[in-house]
Amino acid sequence: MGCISSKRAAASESPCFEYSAAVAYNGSVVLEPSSSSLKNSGATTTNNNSKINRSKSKSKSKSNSNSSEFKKTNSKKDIQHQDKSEDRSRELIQLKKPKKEKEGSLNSYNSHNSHNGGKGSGFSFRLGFSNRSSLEAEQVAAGWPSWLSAAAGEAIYGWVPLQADSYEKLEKIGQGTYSSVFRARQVETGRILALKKVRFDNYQPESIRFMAREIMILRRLDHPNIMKLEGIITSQSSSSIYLVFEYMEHDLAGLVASSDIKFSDMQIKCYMRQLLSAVEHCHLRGIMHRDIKASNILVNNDGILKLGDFGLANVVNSKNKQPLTSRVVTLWYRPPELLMGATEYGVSVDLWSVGCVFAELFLGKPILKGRTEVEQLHKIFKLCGSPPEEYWKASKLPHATMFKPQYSYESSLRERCTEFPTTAVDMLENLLSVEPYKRGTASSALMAEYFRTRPYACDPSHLPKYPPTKEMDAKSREDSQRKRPGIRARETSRKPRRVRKTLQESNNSAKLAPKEDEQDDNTQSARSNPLILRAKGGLLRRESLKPSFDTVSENCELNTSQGDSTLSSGAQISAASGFTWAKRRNEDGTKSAVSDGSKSQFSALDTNFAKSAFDFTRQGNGTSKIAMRKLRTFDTSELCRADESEDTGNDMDSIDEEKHVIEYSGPLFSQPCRVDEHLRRNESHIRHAARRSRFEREVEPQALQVAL
Ligand SMILES: Nc1ncnc2c1ncn2[C@@H]1O[C@H](COP(=O)(O)OP(=O)(O)OP(=O)(O)O)[C@@H](O)[C@H]1O
Repeated sequence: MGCISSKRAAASESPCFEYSAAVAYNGSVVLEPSSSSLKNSGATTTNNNSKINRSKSKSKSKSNSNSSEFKKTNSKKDIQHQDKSEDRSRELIQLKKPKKEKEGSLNSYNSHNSHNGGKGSGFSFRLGFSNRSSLEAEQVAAGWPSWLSAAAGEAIYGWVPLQADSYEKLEKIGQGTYSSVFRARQVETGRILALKKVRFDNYQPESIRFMAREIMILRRLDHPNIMKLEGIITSQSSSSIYLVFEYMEHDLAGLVASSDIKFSDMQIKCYMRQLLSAVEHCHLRGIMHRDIKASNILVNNDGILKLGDFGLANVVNSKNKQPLTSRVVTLWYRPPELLMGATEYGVSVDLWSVGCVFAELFLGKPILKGRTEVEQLHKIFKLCGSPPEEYWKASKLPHATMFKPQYSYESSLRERCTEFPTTAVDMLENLLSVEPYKRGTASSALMAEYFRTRPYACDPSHLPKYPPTKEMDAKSREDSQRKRPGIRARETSRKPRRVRKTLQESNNSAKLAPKEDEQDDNTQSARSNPLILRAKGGLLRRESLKPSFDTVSENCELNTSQGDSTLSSGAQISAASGFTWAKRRNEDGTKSAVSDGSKSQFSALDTNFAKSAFDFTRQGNGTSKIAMRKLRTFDTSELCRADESEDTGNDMDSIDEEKHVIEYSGPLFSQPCRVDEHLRRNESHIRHAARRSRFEREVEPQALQVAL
């Protein structure tokens, strides 16, 4: 009931409003997929839920009495196959809404759009249930945990959970902010799948609802270039959730970081066509992804690319202008309007990120690697040019005045991309337009000259087959290289994966200091920064580094520690999960270096960050400063390496040598017109800190040896 009432109040609150809209949309679109989407999904996936639903609708279930009860409570009229033909019977089979509901569904959606979400449009009405508790009871009877049904009944509507013991969990293959991803084998069929264990605190309905949003959005999308959610593993007694996906051998971050791989023009075109098709599908369905980056773009051995990780995705709602958070999209892929604090934006944020990925495919490394938000924006202006005076005059972006550079920058994109084909630079220039409306759409990009000139995109099946390559593998490779004696980290050929994560997380950390660094000079608010408090307490809750979605004020507090402790080694899992845990390790009999590597990276990151014990101190001019008390533990050399090719200059004079105080690069400008100077100082401070750190690491151990 809590959810219903919060939805009633949702006319003025974005999260629940959008949630409701998604449900209604879900009702009219996902539950009744178009024939084209059926075709798509049928060609590529087999939905395990559909199997279960189908078998349950055909006969009394042998094994799961809960599920048969679920079936019973929904009359035959309510449950039907999407199609009777043999082909279609393999499709996702969903519960069909009662007729009345069906007719009303679009109206319901529209009424939400027209800001009428509160009027008698409670969830139970729309889904045709007499009341919410009856839905919950049915879902629990179907095997769902009650906490999940209570907080996110909409997301699992019409599905039954998959059984954990039907899967054999293999090694860990990915580590995200909110999740760990495992390779797994379906016991019955031997099929290899990916299981994404989502971390959340199941005592916090809010965090469950965030996860539910990802599920609902995934269910709403159906395209060969978008990761299809095949089902959810959980049980009544379980406190965890695994999302089941098709297994993909690679992600683009891993491929790009591999020194053996250099994409040809036709391969890049092939990837870009698939990526843009995925993005087009999302946008046409009213979804913005808000976290497009190389590591969220998966590729399988058939050359098929799929966009994944919809954890930050949201529903576009052009009519209802609820403010959205600007703290989405990973820093290097984040468009300028978000860096300047936009809370009204649309799908064009994704096109900027697509532009960044496009350039990365050519360059073999990310194109805009800022260390802080202010530096990111500076790099953007240097590359893409700063917008004209009229833009600044008309801009309502919260931080536009602060970020306006003193002098305007000309675009240097063409000079930077001399080796790209001309048509590629033309498309890139559009995608990387500082002004969002100039970016065009995914559909217009797909029609760009670039795709119509030779060499044409190759067929995905003609793409080379690579050994499994993930962002995580790239990080592990880099780690082991770094650990080899005599090899200095800076000598590694391709580095930025781990560096990037470190950068992003530390940046985000700083940035998530609830914008006091950007908005005011109030030390009090800086002190109340949850991240700082956590760092002081020696515990960094990683989830907080990834922004919550929906509204600016919304805060998603998820607890990571549980996920880390149960999944750290990749070699064990709590018995409660019910998984058949693979005793066998890697093919060569060794323990998975990948999972270990990942764990150590994350632990190191957390500890380093916590140890560095940042502390804000107030400056007379209102500038926030961070005292880096333990500069040595903060691996700033990584920051420097990530960008050393561009760094010159030697301005060290404003570093407080005595206290190791470094001016924080956050955009606390007392005088907006001095932004350029501030940026220069910021860069030189970071360089100096990095040099100092490197010097101390290289010189001090020797000194120590001598002393011993
Ligand atoms: N279906 C899949 N098959 C193979 N690997 C996958 C699959 N899904 C995800 N991965 C791997 O796991 C990593 C993390 O997954 P994902 O991005 O979904 O998690 P996340 O917690 O949302 O991550 P992030 O914080 O980076 O956004 C991916 O970068 C990818 O390498």
